[in-house]
Amino acid sequence: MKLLNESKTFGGRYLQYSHQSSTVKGDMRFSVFLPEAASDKKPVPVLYWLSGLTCTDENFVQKAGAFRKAAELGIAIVAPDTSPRGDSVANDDAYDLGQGAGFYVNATQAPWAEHFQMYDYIVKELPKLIEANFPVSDRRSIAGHSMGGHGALVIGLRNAERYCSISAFSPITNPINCPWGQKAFSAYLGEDKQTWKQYDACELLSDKHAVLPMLVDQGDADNFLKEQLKPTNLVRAANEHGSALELRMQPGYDHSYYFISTFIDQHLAFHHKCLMD
Ligand SMILES: N[C@@H](CCC(=O)N[C@@H](CS)C(=O)NCC(=O)O)C(=O)O
Repeated sequence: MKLLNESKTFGGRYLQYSHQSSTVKGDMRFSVFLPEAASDKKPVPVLYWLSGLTCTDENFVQKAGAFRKAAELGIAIVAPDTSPRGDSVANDDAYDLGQGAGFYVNATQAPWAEHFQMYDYIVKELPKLIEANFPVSDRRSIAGHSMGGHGALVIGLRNAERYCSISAFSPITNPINCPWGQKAFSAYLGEDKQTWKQYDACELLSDKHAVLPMLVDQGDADNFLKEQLKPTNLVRAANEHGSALELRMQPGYDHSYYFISTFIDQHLAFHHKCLMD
């Protein structure tokens, strides 16, 4: 691991690293917040944050204003990049495909399959690296925004034994039924739609009876709400099986980090409760 940046903040530390990932076969960046309380004798629980389209590991750490509350609660935060990057990594001119738009899936189609293995990177490689190198415990929760909200829901639902709770802001809840998801899944997974379902939160929820506590915040002034995000589909799927989903429609809020920063403390408190149970 190579340390790229380090700053003291709220008594703890902000750190940014790059490392050679065997899963995506290339360099990956991630940001970490470690509260002052974290030590080898007293490892702290971790919240993984997955960002949305066009983001790097830096959008959340610079814009969400999460560190004051995380410091107070004694929670570490890990924010990975949203895809592999570099000249030798496949890309597309559009903002919603390729670099910055990994969709947290394991691609099976050329030219994406070689590097775009973000599902395995987030579920397997990154937590192992974090737990081996930082004073954190194996109590994990997962959260994200938009494409990253989709990632958090899918990864949490498919790996309930590995996480304590899931939360999302403005998640793409039903990617197999929206333009962003259909475009990305066609490219990364191919045209057999059966293979898409393992990466669709609504499909996964319909399939499961007992899942983790889930908190979702959605602004009703979000431009992407009706065409791309479809939170009512998630509520319907959760209700079918009595899953523990709380969806909060937030009047007047849009899709931006102004919305996220307004409610991030509440998400941290929600995760803290589950992480400490
Ligand atoms: N603004 C973009 C859409 C991408 C977008 O809104 N990205 C969200 C995640 S889906 C984001 O967090 N952007 C970065 C930021 O606000 O810092 C466009 O329509 O071209």
